[in-house]
Amino acid sequence: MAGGTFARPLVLIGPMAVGKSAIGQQLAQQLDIPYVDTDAVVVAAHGSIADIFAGRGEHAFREIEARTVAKAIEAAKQRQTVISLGGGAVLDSGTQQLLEECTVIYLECDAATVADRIARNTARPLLQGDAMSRWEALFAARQPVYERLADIVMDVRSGSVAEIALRLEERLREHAALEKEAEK
Ligand SMILES: Nc1ncnc2c1ncn2[C@@H]1O[C@H](COP(=O)(O)OP(=O)(O)OP(=O)(O)O)[C@@H](O)[C@H]1O
Ligand SMILES: O=C(O)C1=C[C@@H](O)[C@@H](O)[C@H](O)C1
Ligand SMILES: [Mg+2]
Repeated sequence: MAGGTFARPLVLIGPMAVGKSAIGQQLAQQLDIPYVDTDAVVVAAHGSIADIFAGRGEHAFREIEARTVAKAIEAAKQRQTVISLGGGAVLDSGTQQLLEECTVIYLECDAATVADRIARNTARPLLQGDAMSRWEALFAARQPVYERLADIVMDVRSGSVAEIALRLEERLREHAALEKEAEK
């Protein structure tokens, strides 16, 4: 049923640590459709993100990331899939174009939502040093892009992963119903 209701690839975007991977995985499980985390695909093929940044630089990482995202979206057009992107993947103009064919879900939060999570995970190469002020600077720069690309904006400032995923499924059903109505 899920595949028929939400035919396009379901793509989660948003800043680092907002919950794209955790919520995406949960949503896919609920809908009983495949799940792909593009960061995990990059790591499986090329090693850790920290090592890619250190050894080959951010530019090389972005190229690998864009190719990975393109493949994931292409495959998801054949079989509906939930795809969680890395926080900066949306900066690529080719990726932005491909997202036009997807249902894009922007997970929206504030600094307080992610502060503890950022403090716990120190592996993110773009958050070395004062992690929270770096996160805030990246978020300020990217927020307009997230908002522009979003079909659905999901406030994730409260609730567990499981609660948010259920709310998101509900929003997807409403979104699909509105789209169907607009097609008539
Ligand atoms: N609503 C939530 N409540 C509690 N913990 C959460 C929630 N959402 C995510 N988390 C936890 O926060 C951490 C970061 O989440 P996750 O890895 O899903 O973020 P992300 O958006 O995929 O980040 P990145 O851009 O770095 O891939 C994980 O440990 C996850 O379990
Ligand atoms: O926000 C970003 O630019 C990043 C987020 C992570 O998901 C990884 O893709 C990587 O650490 C870069
Ligand atoms: Mg993730």
